[in-house]
Amino acid sequence: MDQTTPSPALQVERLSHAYGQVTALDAVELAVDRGELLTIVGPSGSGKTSLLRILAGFETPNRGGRLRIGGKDMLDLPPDRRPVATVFQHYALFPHLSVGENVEYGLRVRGVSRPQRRARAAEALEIMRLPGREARRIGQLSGGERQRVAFARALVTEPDILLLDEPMGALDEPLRRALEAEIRGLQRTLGTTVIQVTHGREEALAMSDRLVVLRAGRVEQDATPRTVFERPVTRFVAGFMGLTNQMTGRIVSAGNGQVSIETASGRFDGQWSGAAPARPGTHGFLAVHPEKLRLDPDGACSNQLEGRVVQAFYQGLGSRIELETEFGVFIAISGCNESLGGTINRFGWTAGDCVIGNLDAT
Ligand SMILES: Nc1ncnc2c1ncn2[C@@H]1O[C@H](COP(=O)(O)OP(=O)(O)OP(=O)(O)O)[C@@H](O)[C@H]1O
Repeated sequence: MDQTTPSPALQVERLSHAYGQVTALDAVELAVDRGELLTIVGPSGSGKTSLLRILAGFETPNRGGRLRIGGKDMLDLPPDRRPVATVFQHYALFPHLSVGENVEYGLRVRGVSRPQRRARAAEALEIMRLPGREARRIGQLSGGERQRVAFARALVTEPDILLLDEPMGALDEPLRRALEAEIRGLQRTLGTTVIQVTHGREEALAMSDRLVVLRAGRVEQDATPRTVFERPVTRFVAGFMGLTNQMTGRIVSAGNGQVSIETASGRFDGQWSGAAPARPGTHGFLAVHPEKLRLDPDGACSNQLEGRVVQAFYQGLGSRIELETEFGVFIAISGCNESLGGTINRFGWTAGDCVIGNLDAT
């Protein structure tokens, strides 16, 4: 490596792990830059927690691979010798210790002197907007405050990398939003590299510099949130990002990023989103987000279909409408709240509002 180029904060190479016969991670490759906020998403069982536990040192990969942090090999080091700190969904605070003792804990095991521990814990609590709470018992704090103590306890050791495992999973919506902003602020002001796992799609899109989508232990896409949302490389990623209205067909033309697929019901146009160039004649998928369907399609909607309204749910600002089409059920979010049950509707969407990609192997 070029001596002048600083090594990435974290490098994972061909990391594989199994629990008995169950493959949890399959040749995962990952590089995270210093100061980056990377979010790992994926369905339940895709390997997110396993990956985070291996990074933290709580699990050792048993099918090979490499892990380097700041250019140094980590796999032989125990958790407390790695420059990382983890915040879990369920706080993992010591209930019998005070707030101050909880925050100081990581420094105590590292042999830091008492006055220094005190000063650094006070500083971390200040950053987490809990100044002067050292003497409180954990049981006297709200869920949001406990999670902020957990963050203070992680930050006090000045980790190079902060690992967050669903840190907001147990919090309600307003607290989530507040903590989201706090994490983003911390990451920017302290320059800490953050790697988090979350189930919240909006949270992942809003907070992250980069998203990694895991599927069955493999990295399916690794890109900016915008790219993953607007250019999902596979049908799976499209569905995971909420582009749940999908059809399949044969790719018939390709050029300038515009592609068409031929289906039993005619031709549909969209933006190419595959990782490799489009190849006419191969199988492809088209995916479009429910918000992009228009129930009164005009000339701009080169893609049009007919559907019978099977369900319509009132949602306050509009309705969620399920339309039975020859490609299965399509969902539209409509601004109108009238009852549409049983009616046949022609609906459509523009080529710019949908993506077309290679059909997954599975
Ligand atoms: N201790 C374990 N023993 C056996 N199998 C395990 C163990 N931990 C995880 N697994 C399996 O490994 C796979 C990956 O699990 P992992 O917990 O990493 O997924 P995840 O993406 O974090 O899931 P979730 O979103 O549900 O937390 C799953 O098939 C899971 O059942």
